[in-house]
Amino acid sequence: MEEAKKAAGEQAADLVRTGMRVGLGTGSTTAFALRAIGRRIRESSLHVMGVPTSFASERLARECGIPLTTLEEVEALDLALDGADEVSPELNLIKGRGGAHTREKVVAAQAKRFVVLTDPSKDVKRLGEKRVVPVEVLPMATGPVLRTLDDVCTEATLRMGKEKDGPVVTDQGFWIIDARFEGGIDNPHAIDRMLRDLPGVLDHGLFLDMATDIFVGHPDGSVEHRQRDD
Ligand SMILES: O=C(CO)[C@H](O)[C@H](O)COP(=O)(O)O
Repeated sequence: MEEAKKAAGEQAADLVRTGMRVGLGTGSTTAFALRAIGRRIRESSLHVMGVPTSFASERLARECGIPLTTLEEVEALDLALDGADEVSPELNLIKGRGGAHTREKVVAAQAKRFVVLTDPSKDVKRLGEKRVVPVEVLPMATGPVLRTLDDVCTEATLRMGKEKDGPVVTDQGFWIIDARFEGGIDNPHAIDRMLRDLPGVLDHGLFLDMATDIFVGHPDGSVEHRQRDD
């Protein structure tokens, strides 16, 4: 899928124009867009400011030479570019494989256009069909949140580090519970509301009614552009 990711990332980078303030997403697909923006800054005097969505995208943006700003300094973003783990036919998403979904949601919510870069492996009929919904939680609230999730999803597990003992710690110092919904989620809006109302939950990986555009890269290098109707 590398060619597909590259095609989606590079085509989405072409949306960036001089003067724009751009949300810089996290993940391997968005990395192609960040590198392409960096090349245009070096080679064709593109002037942009980026707002990163994670320590990872901040580091990559610096490496690519993209000047950075914050949501304190700019009122709105012209564009946010980001990846996704699942995309439904309604253009709703699951994000957060990389644990960056909370900042990603804050940044996307400030953007006039939220452009999501994917490949065909991310398409699902129902959200939750293939991937878990990450729920970012205050460490001391992990027990109660796990017990509540046990009643509403198939399986809820605390995400553990790979080359680190203990739980994955997010950029905010929180932990992540991965909620699996076998067969997909019947009513994503109800799950969204329920998760947002749980004490100790910072945010979760369901991105509903947010994406304005999806760029789906294909392995032959072509890119399919889907747009929200309303
Ligand atoms: O939500 C994310 C990180 O929290 C990523 O955008 C999502 O996981 C897609 O990543 P990739 O492009 O590497 O498949």
